[in-house]
Amino acid sequence: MTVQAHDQGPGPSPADAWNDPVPTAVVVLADGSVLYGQGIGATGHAVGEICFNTAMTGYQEILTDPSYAGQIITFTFPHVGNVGTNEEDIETANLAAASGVRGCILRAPVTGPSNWRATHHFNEWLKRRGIIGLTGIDTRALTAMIRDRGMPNAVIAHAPDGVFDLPALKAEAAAWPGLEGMDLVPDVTTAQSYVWDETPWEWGEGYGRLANPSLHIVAIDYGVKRNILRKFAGLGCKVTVVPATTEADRILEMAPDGVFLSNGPGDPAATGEYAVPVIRRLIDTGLPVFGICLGHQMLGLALGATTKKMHQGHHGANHPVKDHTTGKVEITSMNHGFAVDRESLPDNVEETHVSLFDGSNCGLRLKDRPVFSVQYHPEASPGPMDSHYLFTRFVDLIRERKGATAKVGS
Ligand SMILES: NC(=O)CC[C@H](N)C(=O)O
Repeated sequence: MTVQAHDQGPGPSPADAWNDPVPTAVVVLADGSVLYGQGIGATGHAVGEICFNTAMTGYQEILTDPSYAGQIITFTFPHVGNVGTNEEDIETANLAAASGVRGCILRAPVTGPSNWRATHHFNEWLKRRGIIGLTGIDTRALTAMIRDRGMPNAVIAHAPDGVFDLPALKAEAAAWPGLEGMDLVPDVTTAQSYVWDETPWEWGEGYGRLANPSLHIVAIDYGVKRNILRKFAGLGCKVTVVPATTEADRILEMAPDGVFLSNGPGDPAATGEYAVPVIRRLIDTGLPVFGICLGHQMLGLALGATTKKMHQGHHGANHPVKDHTTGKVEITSMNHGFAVDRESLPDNVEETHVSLFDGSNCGLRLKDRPVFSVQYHPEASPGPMDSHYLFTRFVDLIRERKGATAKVGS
């Protein structure tokens, strides 16, 4: 489909959507309250936890981040969808998986795509990915409510004829058990191992291919994002992506130089049941290990810490994090609703990063091993201080260890 700048595309025109008296979509909270809006994207209904995301750009990346499985996102930025969508900015690595996010809640009606990279209207794209959305919601009020009371469970429903069975939707929202205790990794992890060799996007070039890898990393896929894998490939690493339940022996047979624990959805404690024993085994071998987000939380669990559910979580692209090792503050991208409890870190684990927003743990390091992790998305962090050094730090640890092993062997 070709689209023109300012083409309204399918769906209500902005003027109609603001004034249309007939709601075609609703959000029904677990407490029974109902928000009415105009439906976009897929029709039907879906249940999940509502969180707010404060990023001003990157809605396509956010809506394809598998870590949002089980969640409905309300964007605090009012204009979402206006630069359309393209085939390049998808973060989901496992395209066979169902879309992670359950729905999106927006302030303003979506205008036609105005961007040279756009290939599809946002409305069409949401439909194709099975994501239900609604516009015309007072997202400031909803966000203020979440800040006061925490992230609510809810049902989002879209029916073009405007007919809703509200009692049934209320009952479904109230009956949903919530994310605590929920392992959603099986929904998004890859079914089979594969090799990743695509490198980061560059002006005029697009994505590249890694020609001569010098290192081999195994990435355990709990819901991995493409740009994380591209970062490794860009640093000369061949990446073998393996399913979340892969045994440690199987990983060691692949002779990796290091192991990466990916981001992913759900409650880390639930996923940790099968992931933690594998991670412990890998650490015992002395291999360098690096974790991001869910990977960070599960590394924390493997090292003896505990995780807990947060009140409103961190979802956005402007979260200040202090790195104790450099003394610098980074502006980071984040998406998490659980956190490693900093009070629970054992003595042999050092806290390396802390959130300057609420003092929660954002990074750790095992003191006597090449093992570390962060709670944010270094590959997506904007701001004056570049977080990409964490990838380099991991690769440097691998090279150091390889050098040491080579010396011992020579
Ligand atoms: N981005 C992530 O990997 C999220 C981790 C975890 N599902 C959480 O919500 O805290």
